[in-house]
Amino acid sequence: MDYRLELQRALDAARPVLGTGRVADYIPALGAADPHAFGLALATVDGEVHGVGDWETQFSIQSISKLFTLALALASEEALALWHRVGREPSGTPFNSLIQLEAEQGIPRNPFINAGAVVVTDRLLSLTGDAAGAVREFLRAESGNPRLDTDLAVAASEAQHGHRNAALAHFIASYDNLENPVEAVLGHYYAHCAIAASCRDLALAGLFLARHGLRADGSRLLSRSDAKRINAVLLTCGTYDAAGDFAYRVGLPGKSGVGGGILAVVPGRGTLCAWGPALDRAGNSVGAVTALDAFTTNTGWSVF
Ligand SMILES: NC(=O)CC[C@H](N)C(=O)O
Repeated sequence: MDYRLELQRALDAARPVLGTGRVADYIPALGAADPHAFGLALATVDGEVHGVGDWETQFSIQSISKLFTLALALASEEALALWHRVGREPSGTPFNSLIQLEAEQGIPRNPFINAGAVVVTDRLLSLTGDAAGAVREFLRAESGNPRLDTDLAVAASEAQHGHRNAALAHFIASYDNLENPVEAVLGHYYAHCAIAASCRDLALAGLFLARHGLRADGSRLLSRSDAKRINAVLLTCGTYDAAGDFAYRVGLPGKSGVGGGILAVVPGRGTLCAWGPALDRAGNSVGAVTALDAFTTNTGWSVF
């Protein structure tokens, strides 16, 4: 396959919809992003990396970080207990919804909605002493970009306007499903969501899931089985209440974030990361979904 040509065709497919949707502004520091920006990167398990558009521009990874917190928590031998504290079913509700938490007694539906990611961040904090630092160091190592870091202005902006996440975290704590103080857990949650990275960085950092659990240096992060399981949860829950539509259109495990990025995994082959800041109503990038849809439709690179 001519990777560059296929990436260009996917960009061309996305071009007409760029700017459609809304840039997230409930975190004010994200509101300044250019709705017409767009990048797409492909990294293969054979070591090829290609990109088109703004693929080397840094953006706020937001909920894409939830994929890495889950992987790092599961990589710990103590993490078996995690699945008692968070479920793995699609929520069918928005990523920041409070409704299910009461009905399900403080056990979030899955690790990729905010409530679930708060629980996973709490676990990772207990396991490592520095949850956001663990995510940052992992991303640096896998992407080969030592400058990758948290954007402190974005983290502060989210903390300042974080009433809903604070409500979720306190609610979870009221069911004794947090091990650490709410403020500490939220601080790490905001800090890993506010990491700035490019499509290139994220495509490289996600390759361990395409390599069935192996890191860039050849060491094993996850068992083959756990890598399969994370890909399964990404497919069913990674794009919130639009996961069904994403599976229908793109046919890949993927994780979106309100910064406009989507990281998708083609098991055994590689990863794709698309970015365009304007979002649909579920909080997924309109341009990124369109480009990934075109790429998998044109190339047949899907899990189906
Ligand atoms: N869907 C997202 O990307 C949401 C992440 C964001 N940090 C929040 O907690 O609201």
